[in-house]
Amino acid sequence: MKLEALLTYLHELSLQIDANPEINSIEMDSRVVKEGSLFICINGFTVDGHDYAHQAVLKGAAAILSEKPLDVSVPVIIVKDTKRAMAVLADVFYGQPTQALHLIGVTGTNGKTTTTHIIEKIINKASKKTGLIGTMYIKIDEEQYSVKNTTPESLTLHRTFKEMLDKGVTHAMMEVSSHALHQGRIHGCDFDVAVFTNLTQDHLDYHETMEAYQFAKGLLFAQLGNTFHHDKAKYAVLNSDERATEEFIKMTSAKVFTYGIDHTADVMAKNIVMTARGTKFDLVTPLDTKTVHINMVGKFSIYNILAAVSATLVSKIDLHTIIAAIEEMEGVRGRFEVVDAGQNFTVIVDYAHTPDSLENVLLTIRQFAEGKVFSVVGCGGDRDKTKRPLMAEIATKYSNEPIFTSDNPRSEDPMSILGDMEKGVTGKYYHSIVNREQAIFFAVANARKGDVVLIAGKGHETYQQIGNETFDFDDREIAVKAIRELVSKDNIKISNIGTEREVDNNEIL
Ligand SMILES: CC(=O)N[C@H]1[C@@H](OP(=O)(O)OP(=O)(O)OC[C@H]2O[C@@H](n3ccc(=O)[nH]c3=O)[C@H](O)[C@@H]2O)O[C@H](CO)[C@@H](O)[C@@H]1O[C@H](C)C(=O)N[C@@H](C)C(=O)N[C@H](CCC(=O)O)C(=O)O
Ligand SMILES: Nc1ncnc2c1ncn2[C@@H]1O[C@H](COP(=O)(O)OP(=O)(O)OP(=O)(O)O)[C@@H](O)[C@H]1O
Ligand SMILES: N[C@H](CCC[C@H](N)C(=O)O)C(=O)O
Ligand SMILES: [Mg+2]
Repeated sequence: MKLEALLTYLHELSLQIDANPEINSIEMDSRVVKEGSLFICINGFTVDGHDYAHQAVLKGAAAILSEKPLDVSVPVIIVKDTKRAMAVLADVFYGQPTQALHLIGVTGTNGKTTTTHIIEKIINKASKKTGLIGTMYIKIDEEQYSVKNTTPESLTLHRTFKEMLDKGVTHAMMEVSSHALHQGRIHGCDFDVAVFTNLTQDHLDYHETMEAYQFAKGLLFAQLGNTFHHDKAKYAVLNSDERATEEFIKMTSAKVFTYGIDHTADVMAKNIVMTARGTKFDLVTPLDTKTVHINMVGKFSIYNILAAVSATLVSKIDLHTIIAAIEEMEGVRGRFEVVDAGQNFTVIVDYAHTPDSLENVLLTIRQFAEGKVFSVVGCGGDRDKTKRPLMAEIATKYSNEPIFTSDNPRSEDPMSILGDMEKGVTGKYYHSIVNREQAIFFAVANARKGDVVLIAGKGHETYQQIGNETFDFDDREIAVKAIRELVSKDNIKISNIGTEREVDNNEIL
């Protein structure tokens, strides 16, 4: 595409270029610039992309999009906000792919990954090809690609949507993080359905207040557009049991469709009964009421199911197919995943890394635990510090043997993260073992028949980030190793160490 043609879509009143090169690709990272690329300079949180313009030209950039004049040998197009312009250019360069896709966005503090996977399962059951973007990967039909962010920036998004279309995908579902909403990463995404799961504390390091966090989430509904598509309605799928829903209804002009358990909604779960293999409930929908059996436990799982049922119902998938899919659904990797290596107690790996999710998971476990509940819990470094004492408090409140440990410490001192957690539990009984593998071994070694060991926080993750290094680490593998090595020996006993810290500062993580 010629530069001049591309730029017409920016609708700038005064844009001047003195050359009109062919643009073969658009890039925001100088390291991947190729011959004929348009390089977009983004002033980021860490570095300023404008400083890499020279490097981009050396690698063959045909033009630069910048927020200031640059002394380079290729045309420089100056705009007020390169990030906003990037979304426009990416959308047009890749042929406005989201207009051709049925796009479902899911936002909320917890449940996005799970809900998008349930939606994927339902839509696949309806024999349609899907694409999924989220925390675990980008998945196009059966192919998976690794990701850095839950919601990538606009350039990657539109490139991915184009690839989906090229591969025959008709329906795409994506997690939409509050960071992405706040940073405009989803500008230009033409969503058909926007889903809200819930809003509880997280990410206050970034948003600072819950009001600002809620506002960011609300942008998804505000950005559903302010026109009525007569042949294709836009839907805001909202949780009627959440307070923020009232605000989001005001923020959107789209059709509102609700789901809930406690408050009246379009889709509801009634007569909920936990069974040996999951949960049974009456699924009430505007079309029919059916008793369903799902393989997942916990009220939070029912919310995710209801959200997915609602999103697919308004996407015109028939109820029969929806029910068949949710009854087959086995759960999502690293979410309430049971690790079975032949031991006589239950081990669960779960991605709970917020106070609310930890509380939900522990409350669910307590419904079926016959013996003690062990919880191995840590908090990520370089993330919301205010959730640390809260998560520690929840772990001590709902488990018999809370074991505080490291999650991904990142650039922070693991001991100081533990210290932040411990501030929430002064005088209470807990263990602190800074090395995560040792913490898991400790829990497994001390669990007995009928007990439940929850290993929380890292779910599907197969790594641990300590400082600048990333080590292989998979809670599920470590749990299996611990079970195999320790369970039969029965030789380690818990000493009641009260509030003493069972940590060794010299330990190598
Ligand atoms: C705080 C934040 O959101 N940061 C995001 C931001 O990074 P940044 O602003 O620091 O980027 P930067 O490193 O300063 O680079 C600026 C520009 O220079 C360019 N550059 C840089 C180096 C170079 O050699 N050449 C070059 O051209 C970069 O490509 C970029 O265009 O833009 C990057 C590219 O889009 C993101 O990957 C990055 O997410 C980081 C990794 C991150 O940790 N983000 C978290 C907070 C986040 O967004 N999380 C949510 C999920 C939360 C949840 O669901 O719980 C998410 O959606 O992932
Ligand atoms: N609807 C829900 N309400 C509360 N907690 C939930 C809900 N669904 C899942 N959880 C808990 O939150 C954890 C994370 O779930 P999931 O990965 O689906 O959320 P997410 O919103 O994608 O998280 P992230 O923002 O990190 O990507 C689960 O392991 C579970 O403990
Ligand atoms: N999307 C979340 C994931 C947290 C996962 C947890 N294991 C951690 O590292 O804190 C975040 O980036 O805050
Ligand atoms: Mg997720």
